[in-house]
Amino acid sequence: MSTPLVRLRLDEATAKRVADVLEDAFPFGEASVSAFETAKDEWAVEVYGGPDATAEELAAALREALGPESAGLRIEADAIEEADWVAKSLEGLAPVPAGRFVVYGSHDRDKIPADAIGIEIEAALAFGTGHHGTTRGCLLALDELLTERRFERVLDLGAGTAVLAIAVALAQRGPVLATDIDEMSVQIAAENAEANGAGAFVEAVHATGFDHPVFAERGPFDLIVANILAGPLVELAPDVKRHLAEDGRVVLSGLMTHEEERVLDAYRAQGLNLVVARQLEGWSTLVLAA
Ligand SMILES: C[S@@+](CC[C@H](N)C(=O)[O-])C[C@H]1O[C@@H](n2cnc3c(N)ncnc32)[C@H](O)[C@@H]1O
Repeated sequence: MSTPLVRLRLDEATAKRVADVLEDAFPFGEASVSAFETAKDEWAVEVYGGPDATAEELAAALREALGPESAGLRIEADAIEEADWVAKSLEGLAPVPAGRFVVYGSHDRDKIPADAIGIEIEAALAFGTGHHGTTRGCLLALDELLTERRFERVLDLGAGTAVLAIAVALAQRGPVLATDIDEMSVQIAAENAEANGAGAFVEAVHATGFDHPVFAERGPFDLIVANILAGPLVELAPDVKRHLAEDGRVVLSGLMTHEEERVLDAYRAQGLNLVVARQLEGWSTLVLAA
């Protein structure tokens, strides 16, 4: 399977303006748009489409959305094979610091400060290398929450590489349940936990829904972190609330900034309220409290 990607390289002001236009033009589910700095004074806007469109069709839709402005822009269309996805995002990227955590590839092992909590993640078929704004947003939120208190029962829902589960496990030296609907991610999560010395703390489980008995067995959770997408996060709101302990905290990411209100409404309806929101590269991370 492949994902169509269209990339534009721009200056900062144009990138932000173009990203706004494209976010309005491509409603959630059709594509996801992000604008970010690639190097000093160089910006990119990336648009990832769903698997049903080709990169050329996505590029044509993008030109139409931008109108005459598209004429002067360099537009690259590409299709990312699933197997290349994480490897591509790791290419040439440096270790990612986020609060006390640093996520890095093995080639940078000797560059990690002694006082940091290093999380070594290799390119694989699971999402979560730390380079994405959503993962980084979650790590920053977790860093702050774990400074305030200890969370005994922790759930990483949609664990991917288990980068977040490993971060919590290493910071607290305590258990974390890491689940994913994708079987291969679960296997990679378990391997990563082991490789990072968190194998005894991280329990990686393949669970396609909250009807899996492990949630009732390990919960209710004092902390639930879910970096998924706005649509599933909205649908999961009642389940998340049901498995959250009294005075629990929830960290949500994977939503674009313009989707914040929609997601918040779903969680407010469950009695969960916003504590803090952080925006990185067009993505939002929300911390909610019961
Ligand atoms: C964006 S990745 C996040 C990975 C990692 N937690 C991070 O922050 O980098 C989302 C992950 O959630 C999984 N996922 C998607 N929908 C899910 C659901 N309803 N329940 C559990 N996992 C889900 C995907 O398979 C994928 O591995």
